[in-house]
Amino acid sequence: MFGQTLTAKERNSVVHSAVMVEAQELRNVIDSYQSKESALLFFLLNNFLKSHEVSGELESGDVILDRYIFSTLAYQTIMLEEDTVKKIFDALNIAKKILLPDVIVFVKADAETINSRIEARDGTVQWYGDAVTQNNCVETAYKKIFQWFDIPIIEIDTSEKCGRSVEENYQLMKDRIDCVLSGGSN
Ligand SMILES: Nc1ncnc2c1ncn2[C@@H]1O[C@H](COP(=O)(O)OP(=O)(O)OP(=O)(O)O)[C@@H](O)[C@H]1O
Ligand SMILES: Cc1cn([C@H]2C[C@H](O)[C@@H](COP(=O)(O)O)O2)c(=O)[nH]c1=O
Repeated sequence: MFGQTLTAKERNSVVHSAVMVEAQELRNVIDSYQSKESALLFFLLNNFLKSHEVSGELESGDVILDRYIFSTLAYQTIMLEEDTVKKIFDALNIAKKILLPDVIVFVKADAETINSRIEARDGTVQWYGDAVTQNNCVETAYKKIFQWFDIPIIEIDTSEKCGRSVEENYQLMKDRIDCVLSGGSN
């Protein structure tokens, strides 16, 4: 989340998808190529382009971004190995070159919940997304790469076993974002 407080300016916040509008169709090629390297370059470039786009919008309000560089790094540490991704991260000086958010909201769920939600979708399982999530512990990968940054993390567990509704999770998320951005602890 980029900006100041969420509830104070909620009506003034814009939600972005991490992939540029112009690149949405190109994404279908990533789906069909099944190349880890192409996926890395595609998402990385989109993350940098989105960083640039969001930088120009912050004057007029908050920005909430659905996925960003953190997803690219986490998923790629699984697909291409941690060492390879860390080398690219350091060589490109990513932490200094990309716009970073005030807070990361890490929305997670246990394996059982993830699998039942993927099943409840339209039936397609992305090789670079859903399949990676189903066969690996993406949470561990995220926690590893979060250590490469100094950004407050808000963790929201949406697992069925927690018994919270979508609305309750949303409220919890907003309360915790406000708390962190107003100087409290996460
Ligand atoms: N208690 C809950 N809290 C949050 N989400 C819930 C809950 N129960 C069901 N859901 C559902 O989980 C789904 C989350 O799906 P969504 O596709 O947004 O996940 P995602 O992690 O953003 O997936 P993607 O891999 O596409 O980024 C939504 O359909 C939402 O309604
Ligand atoms: C936007 C974006 C996505 N990814 C990867 C990791 C995700 O599991 C899949 C699917 O994303 P979506 O939420 O369904 O759009 O794509 C990524 O690695 N980096 C990104 O920036």
